[in-house]
Amino acid sequence: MEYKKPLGVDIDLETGVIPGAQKLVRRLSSLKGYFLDEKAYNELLREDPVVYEVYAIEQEENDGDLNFATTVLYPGKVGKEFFFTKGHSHAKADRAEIYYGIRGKGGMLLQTPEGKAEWIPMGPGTVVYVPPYWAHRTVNTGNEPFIFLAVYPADAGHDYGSIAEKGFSKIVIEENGEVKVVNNPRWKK
Ligand SMILES: O=C(CO)[C@@H](O)[C@H](O)[C@H](O)COP(=O)(O)O
Ligand SMILES: [Fe+2]
Repeated sequence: MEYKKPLGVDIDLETGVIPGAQKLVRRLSSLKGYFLDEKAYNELLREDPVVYEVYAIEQEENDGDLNFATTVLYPGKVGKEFFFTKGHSHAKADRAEIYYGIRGKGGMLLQTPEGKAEWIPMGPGTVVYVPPYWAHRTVNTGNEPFIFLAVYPADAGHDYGSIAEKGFSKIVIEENGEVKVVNNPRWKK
């Protein structure tokens, strides 16, 4: 039997960087069609800000193995809507996941395939259990980077299709200086 070598890495808790990880950058232009306010989206597109970065250490897609990644989700809004990650379910939909809050303020929107949504607020130290089958998206509701760690099965994969097309049944907005989780007016089942 050939054994893999164990690994220990120190996450930079200020920046979210994992040394040696693969870096992925998502700018606003890669989130076309995701935000409600198209006018605000197009205006901000001139700057095309980085919305989030992911630092991932991933294994081959083997049953039983684990991947982990930090996400650095920057503060910002498109119209009233706070910056968020694309959101996905897992390609193997029954694969669960654990998130752990490191820095900043935000939360997770989760949704069943039938469109029942839940909001879980997150800060440093919050653990979120993402059960099998729930699509998930994180949202930065603060004014500094929202950074968290995710641990997920190596064979989970990502399925962006349904969320890209339909979004979540709830959206997270700022109204009168308050964070509100409200029904998505564009949501159809
Ligand atoms: O849930 C996972 C992995 O299963 C996270 O590592 C996200 O992949 C990351 O937060 C970016 O979000 P997405 O663009 O993938 O939705
Ligand atoms: Fe995931």
